[in-house]
Amino acid sequence: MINVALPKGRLGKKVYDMFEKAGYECPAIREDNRRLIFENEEKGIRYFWVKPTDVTIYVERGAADIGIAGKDIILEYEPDVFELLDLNMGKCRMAVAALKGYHDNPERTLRVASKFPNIASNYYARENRDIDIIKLHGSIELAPLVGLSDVIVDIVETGKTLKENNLEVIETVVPISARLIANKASFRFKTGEIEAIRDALAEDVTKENMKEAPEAVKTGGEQKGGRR
Ligand SMILES: Nc1ncnc2c1ncn2[C@@H]1O[C@H](COP(=O)(O)OP(=O)(O)OP(=O)(O)O)[C@@H](O)[C@H]1O
Ligand SMILES: O=P(O)(O)OC[C@H]1O[C@H](OP(=O)(O)OP(=O)(O)O)[C@H](O)[C@@H]1O
Repeated sequence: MINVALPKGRLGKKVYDMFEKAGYECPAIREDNRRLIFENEEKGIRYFWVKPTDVTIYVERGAADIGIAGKDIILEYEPDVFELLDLNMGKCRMAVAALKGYHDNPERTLRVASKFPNIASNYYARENRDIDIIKLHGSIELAPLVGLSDVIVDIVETGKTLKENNLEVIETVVPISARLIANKASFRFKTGEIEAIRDALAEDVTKENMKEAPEAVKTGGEQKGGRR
């Protein structure tokens, strides 16, 4: 039996769709209920619904053998897990943003609001910039609007939230997509089963890539969302 931590929220249904397409269906998961565990004994698969930020915790500690987490969560918490596959979905980017027309004063400590203090600190450490991190849990874009911070480090997908709040991207920190991760011991002891899931998912990812950019995929050229 393989235990899978699925992220609730914006990735959840799309991720389950991929597992279903790959042959690991569990019809009860589509029912309208509040259950958190779903099992298909015949397929040897059990799903848990987990808060997206907790997926890496379940997998790192072995409560789940595998899971799906955004690269943002992996970079932020740096869990000791294997990253097996880029699912090429849940795509967005981590970016620094500020009020339109904002001018930085490099002599001053920069006030940075973020849900991702580790990613933000690492980024500014590479830039040799002193910062004061203000950890928030949501509505990050509000911080520069009300003078709580100079800039934010946050996820940008369509750019709508920034635009509607008179903010703009200053720099992209890193592109983000959803990743299949595995517990290290599980991968050692259940290699065959986990690789079978990874390969079935990978087949679907390749098909989707072909639809998106056939020539690039065929030539191995500008393939989107490759593993980093
Ligand atoms: N516009 C977006 N905003 C946030 N995350 C996004 C976006 N687009 C794609 N993602 C990806 O989806 C993942 C899950 O996002 P979701 O908003 O469901 O979780 P969360 O941020 O933990 O939610 P919560 O609002 O409960 O804190 C993120 O970790 C990220 O990798
Ligand atoms: O570029 P966009 O398509 O506008 O998406 C980006 C926004 O979505 C996320 O917020 P979320 O909806 O998760 O809300 P919260 O973090 O404020 O709770 C993220 O933190 C940005 O605010």
